[in-house]
Amino acid sequence: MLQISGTYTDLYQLTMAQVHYLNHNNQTAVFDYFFRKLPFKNGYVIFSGLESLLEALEQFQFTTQDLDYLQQQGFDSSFINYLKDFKFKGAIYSVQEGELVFPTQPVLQVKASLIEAQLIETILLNYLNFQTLIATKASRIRQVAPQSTLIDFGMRRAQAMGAYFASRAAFIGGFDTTSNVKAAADFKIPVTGTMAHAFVQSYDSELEAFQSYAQAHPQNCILLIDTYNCLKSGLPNAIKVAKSLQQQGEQLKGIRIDSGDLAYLSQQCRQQLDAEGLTEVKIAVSNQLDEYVIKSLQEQNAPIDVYGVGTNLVIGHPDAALDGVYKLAYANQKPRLKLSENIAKSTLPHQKQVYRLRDQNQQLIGANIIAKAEEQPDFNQMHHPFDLTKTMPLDQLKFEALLQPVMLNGKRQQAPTPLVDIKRFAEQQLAELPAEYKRFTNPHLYKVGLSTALLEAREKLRTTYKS
Ligand SMILES: Nc1ncnc2c1ncn2[C@@H]1O[C@H](COP(=O)(O)OP(=O)(O)OP(=O)(O)O)[C@@H](O)[C@H]1O
Ligand SMILES: O=P(O)(O)OC[C@H]1O[C@H](OP(=O)(O)OP(=O)(O)O)[C@H](O)[C@@H]1O
Ligand SMILES: O=C(O)c1cccnc1
Repeated sequence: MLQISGTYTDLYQLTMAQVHYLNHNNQTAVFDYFFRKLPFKNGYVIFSGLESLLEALEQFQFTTQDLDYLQQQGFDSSFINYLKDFKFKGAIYSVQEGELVFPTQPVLQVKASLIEAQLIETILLNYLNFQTLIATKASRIRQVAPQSTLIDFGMRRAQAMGAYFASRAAFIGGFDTTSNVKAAADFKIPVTGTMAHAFVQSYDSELEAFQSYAQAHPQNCILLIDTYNCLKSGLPNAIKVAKSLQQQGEQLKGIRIDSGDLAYLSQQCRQQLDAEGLTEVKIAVSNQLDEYVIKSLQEQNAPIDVYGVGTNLVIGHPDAALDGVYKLAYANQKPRLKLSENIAKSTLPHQKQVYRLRDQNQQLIGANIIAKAEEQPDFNQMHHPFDLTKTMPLDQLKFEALLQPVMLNGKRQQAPTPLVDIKRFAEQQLAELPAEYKRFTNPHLYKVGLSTALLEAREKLRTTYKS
């Protein structure tokens, strides 16, 4: 496994940190992690990767090898000496992993010395953007196949090591199992698999291949039936094996189809299996699946029990990246702002809190408000973040603070949350989100607004910087 240490970063983090170090410019800073665009035209994003990040941050340090390398790159020896003892000792405020999050809202905040906060930027973005993207993709696939078993088959097509975290994120987003043994073992994800065409091809006959596999794995046998001809050869051979397993008191678990018209073939297979009394044998399919193909197969009433999804899941097709960014909001005792001609690209100054809005019956109203951290949560209106003419009255609402301390003084505040609990939390959050925000196409826009005090603070700073 790739060793995570101080050099798992972009060079500019180290060159900037050296300048701060030499100038004794290392007071408290606050950075926000947020994204601007919903991926996949989805109505929500599932925040993922927090536990992986916290674990990495607790271990984050510069090895002797790292320090030697930085010395060769010409870094100042007193700065290298500082890095020798570097540990992240700051605070992290975050929404829970598995929470549903929306553009503009800070999803996570880092409050630490300027150097510490800067040195963890790259690993933070690298961990959170990817897992959040993949969990969201997985969730879209889950939404179109609520009753089916979903297996992650993506390891071979993933961007190398990305497979490891893709499998974790896919599980959070709604997948049931993975074929990725390392991720399954490390994250306690149920592991499953079938067989490859090569296995079938390596025997002189398909039937012999099936029989050998069934003999070795009688309780866990899913036969790949499309190597030669699904309906003329694969299925009849699978039925023979299923019957001989029955005689031994065992049950063929399933068949897998990996090419051709998956709706037609699955219908034919189901009919023939049922006619043979093999109603318990499941039908699995794979082959360049994504949420669109699976939705179409569901609409064709294809009797498919299991979908194996690889490439399109783990590469986050077609978006490939979440645009999550890490922006400075406070440093050297002053709120900070990045100015842009495009107001949507201006950042939000100050340490902040994000509140989810509910009505008096605890129902979600489809909006979050961002406020300065020190504000009392009793807002009577919120402002559109970029259109200064738009406000929304907030009457009789309840405000639920979403950013909570998960790390203080470099120490996690809770024991690591088991992955299955994160997955369950995401499911609960989704169950609560009204259907219009989960719509497959053109979902309703979940509103994220600003408190009056935060809007005024941003506008004041914008005016100052502009002049
Ligand atoms: N009934 C169906 N409805 C919608 N999409 C389908 C259906 N059957 C298969 N697909 C999808 O269509 C895409 C292409 O399938 P196609 O049959 O052209 O390729 P293939 O089966 O791999 O070809 P080959 O038989 O040469 O291996 C795949 O993404 C597959 O999942
Ligand atoms: O299509 P994806 O969604 O990426 O799913 C993974 C694919 O990987 C395997 O094919 P591959 O040709 O690599 O191996 P095989 O010879 O075992 O079919 C499997 O049969 C799926 O078709
Ligand atoms: O177990 C399988 O069937 C499998 C695993 C990885 C990729 N495709 C299929």
